[in-house]
Amino acid sequence: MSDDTGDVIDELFTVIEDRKTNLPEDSYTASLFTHEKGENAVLEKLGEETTELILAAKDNDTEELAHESADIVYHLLVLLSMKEMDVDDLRTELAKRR
Ligand SMILES: N=c1c2ncn([C@@H]3O[C@H](COP(=O)(O)OP(=O)(O)OP(=O)(O)O)[C@@H](O)[C@H]3O)c2ncn1[C@@H]1O[C@H](COP(=O)(O)O)[C@@H](O)[C@H]1O
Repeated sequence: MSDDTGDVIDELFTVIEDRKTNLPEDSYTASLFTHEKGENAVLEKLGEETTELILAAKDNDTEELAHESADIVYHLLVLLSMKEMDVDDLRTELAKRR
């Protein structure tokens, strides 16, 4: 893993938490926290991105697979933040399965 990608998930989660607190007008993340559909906005995105991920996998399109995986991880982190959870909750659950 290269140095500039090592902490990218922690950094992303910190940015998401910042957007949740400060709600800048030009932020897509903030728009998910204030969406009129509530949490359904991010849940719908996760559904859409998962379908796109499956199509990329079936096409053996690894570039698209990485793109859709990143979309899913981003929206998953937004969902965890919405539920007042932390990225460490995900780490803890994964570690329990070792
Ligand atoms: N990682 C992401 C990220 N991944 C996906 N998205 C957005 O999620 C949306 C995906 O919805 P769509 O699938 O409808 O969009 P799309 O581009 O047509 O989708 P694809 O075809 O690309 O799959 C797009 O608007 C993307 O911009 C993201 N928006 C923000 N981030 C991160 O969040 C940070 C803060 O962003 P803002 O909140 O916008 O300041 C950014 O610096 C990024 O690090």
